[in-house]
Amino acid sequence: MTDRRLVVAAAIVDDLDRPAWLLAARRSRPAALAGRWEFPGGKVDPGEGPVEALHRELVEELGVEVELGAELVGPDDGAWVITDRHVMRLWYVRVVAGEPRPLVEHDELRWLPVGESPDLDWLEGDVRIVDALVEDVASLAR
Ligand SMILES: Nc1nc2c([nH]c(=O)n2[C@H]2C[C@H](O)[C@@H](COP(=O)(O)OP(=O)(O)OP(=O)(O)O)O2)c(=O)[nH]1
Repeated sequence: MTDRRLVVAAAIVDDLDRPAWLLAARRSRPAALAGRWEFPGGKVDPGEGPVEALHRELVEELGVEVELGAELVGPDDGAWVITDRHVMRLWYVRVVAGEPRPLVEHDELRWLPVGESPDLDWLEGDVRIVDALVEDVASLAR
């Protein structure tokens, strides 16, 4: 766990209090991951804070500025192990400036109704996170 590289990512939603829509992104590279869906984000650089890295990645990848909401805390020391080399932290975010576009790393973006477990080909490590997110959103609505 400790030697895994930290990845930060965003569950981009239409509304932080009552999310109805979630933005999923389809990877275009590397070849091994191309065509699979994920939460936009990326690796935290040395010397960079996780939240700072998340803002940087969302500007680079989608051209948007965001407001952060709650973190979706995971079971692996508060984070989510996603591969044998990466552990991810994920925050709900809302776009406050710009229109999300697949600028680099993605070739398609899709808004999904977050109430239904979205039937997309997610990266393997994301599947349980998507399930947890659907459950979390359902609990917010109760
Ligand atoms: N961004 C992101 N990466 C994920 C998710 N799920 C998952 O397994 N990963 C994996 C894919 C990659 O192996 C790794 C993140 O790498 P990345 O390629 O997004 O990082 P980066 O933007 O900093 O890219 P680079 O500068 O290293 O090329 O984590 C996810 O939901 N979002």
